[in-house]
Amino acid sequence: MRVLGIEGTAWAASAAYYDTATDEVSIETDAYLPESGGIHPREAAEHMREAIPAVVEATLNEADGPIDAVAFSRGPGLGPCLRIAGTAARALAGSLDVPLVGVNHMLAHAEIGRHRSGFASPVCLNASGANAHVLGYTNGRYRILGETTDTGVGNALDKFTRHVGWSHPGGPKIERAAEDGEYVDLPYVVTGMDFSFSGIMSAAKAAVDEDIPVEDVCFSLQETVFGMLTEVAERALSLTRSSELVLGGGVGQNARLREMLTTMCEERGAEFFAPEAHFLRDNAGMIAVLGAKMAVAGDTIEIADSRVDSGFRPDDVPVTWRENSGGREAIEERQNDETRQTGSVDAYQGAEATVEIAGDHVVKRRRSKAYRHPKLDERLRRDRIVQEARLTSAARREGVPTPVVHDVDTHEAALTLERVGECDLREIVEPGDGGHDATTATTRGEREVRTVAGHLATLHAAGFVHGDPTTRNVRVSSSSASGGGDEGNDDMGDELTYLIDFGLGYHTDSIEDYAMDCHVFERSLDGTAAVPDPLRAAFEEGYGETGNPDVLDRLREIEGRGRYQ
Ligand SMILES: C[C@@H](O)[C@H](NC(=O)OP(=O)(O)OC[C@H]1O[C@@H](n2cnc3c(N)ncnc32)[C@H](O)[C@@H]1O)C(=O)O
Ligand SMILES: Nc1ncnc2c1ncn2[C@@H]1O[C@H](COP(=O)(O)OP(=O)(O)OP(=O)(O)O)[C@@H](O)[C@H]1O
Ligand SMILES: [Fe+2]
Repeated sequence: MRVLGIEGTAWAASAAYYDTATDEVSIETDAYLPESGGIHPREAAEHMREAIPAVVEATLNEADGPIDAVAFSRGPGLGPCLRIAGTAARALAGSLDVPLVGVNHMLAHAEIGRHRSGFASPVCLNASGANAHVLGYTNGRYRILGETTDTGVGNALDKFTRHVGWSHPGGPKIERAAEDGEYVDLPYVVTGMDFSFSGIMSAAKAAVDEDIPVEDVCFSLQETVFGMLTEVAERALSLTRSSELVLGGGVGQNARLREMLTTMCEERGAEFFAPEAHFLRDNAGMIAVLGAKMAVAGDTIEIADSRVDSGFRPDDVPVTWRENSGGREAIEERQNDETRQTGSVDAYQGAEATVEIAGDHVVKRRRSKAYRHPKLDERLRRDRIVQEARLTSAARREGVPTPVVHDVDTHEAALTLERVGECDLREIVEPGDGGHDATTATTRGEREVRTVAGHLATLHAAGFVHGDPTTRNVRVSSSSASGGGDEGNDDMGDELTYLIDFGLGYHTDSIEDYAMDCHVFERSLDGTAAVPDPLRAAFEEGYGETGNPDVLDRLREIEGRGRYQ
């Protein structure tokens, strides 16, 4: 299969030729560089109009055989650019009389890493200009495990450099300036698996305005922003129990980001792969490679259905080119033993902490992370241990079952807690490898999830959020887990469903924050449950019973929100 790929979402007017027989990719790119400021959509579209014909022609000249399909980026991206590249792709497919393939640009960023690494089912961190998210694959779809709640990571960096008067793109300039910088504190914002950049960027701009040396701010921006991305990538590895990570997107060209991800993966015994720079930044090679996989699977589109979609989300794509569960099953197989032991082993390694179980106590130590700057590391570990102790107790006072806090050691970043529950909720809801089928898992899960919803509603009514409510951070007693659904026994069920791990919680009176808390939990269901839909429904039903209806309305709004411009 020989595929011609066309990329034109924003700055890169690019064409590529890919032959599955040789696995060779040749790419021709003509970059748009704004004369001043950031990317102007109209100028970028004008660039596409001028540059696409030439890069396509150069690529066709390179091709040493007939083309079997034309693939193009359908979105996300800038509408005016997408339309021009889309028109070119349709015209070419028509004139060559070959099928057309519409590729999701963000899945192309993710799949090129999987393709080049040979990993079966990696977690993917996409760090690009207009986007920042972590993807995992389950049940025929890529799921967004965590993402930015405001701008893309590259755009955030570019806005900062514009403020200090540097030309576009800003990322490489920050990287250079950071070489001479020293650490200063900036806001660090990770909630659950999501993160945001606007607060950091305002603080960074204010810092240079207050005459803090710009290289110190650049250094600290990298430490903070990439530290957040690395933390979320690690959480995703832990949540999905994957031991493979790939990187995608233009910001992936940054050596410090790759260094952090390498260190994080080394520490947890995972494998990390970053494609070559020409496959990280926008390029048509990744479009041609994914386009070929889709074409082989028969996933082509009619010209009439090939409209571009500037808000095209990666989780909107039914994945046709991967075996439905191959990769994930392989991973589960490998890690089955570890899973089965979770309730009984005496030491447990979470994403952040080591949990040692000693009789009816557990000692939780937030480990130092070698990928993080030592000052940032110390600050995060201390703040989180204090916050975890406070909110674990506060939740208990509100009647939500949590472990009793026996001791707090801020120097060691250690907590001694009561040991609670017999397994994590994820073991109840995940695909049936523990002797239960998907239906049983769903029924048991629904009851637990409804209880969790009630607990979150209670926390929110008391004015705080959990911050990281995942199926890993709910402990369930086996008597509750295996009960026959005795509706008359609700109180007992409540007592046996505990929330743990409050380190990312905080006080807030914002409906948005409460809804995000719910969103984080629902997404963790999507990422871990065998059959997520009935569990989501049970969650919303449960929250509706005692919670504020405005939070559920906001939750639906969040779910419908496309975050790409
Ligand atoms: C939708 C699509 O148009 C968009 N593509 C995109 O943003 O281009 P990409 O090539 O993936 O990333 C460009 C970004 O990557 C940043 N960048 C490039 N080199 C960098 C470096 N060494 N360090 C940090 N950032 C860097 C640039 O500053 C710019 O913000 C996307 O994937 O979000
Ligand atoms: N009080 C407790 N009683 C029983 N088990 C516990 C307790 N606290 C933690 N655990 C077990 O240890 C695991 C990790 O704990 P915790 O979530 O607090 O750490 P973490 O490093 O933040 O993990 P993650 O990031 O994966 O959520 C839990 O999923 C649970 O299985
Ligand atoms: Fe991109």
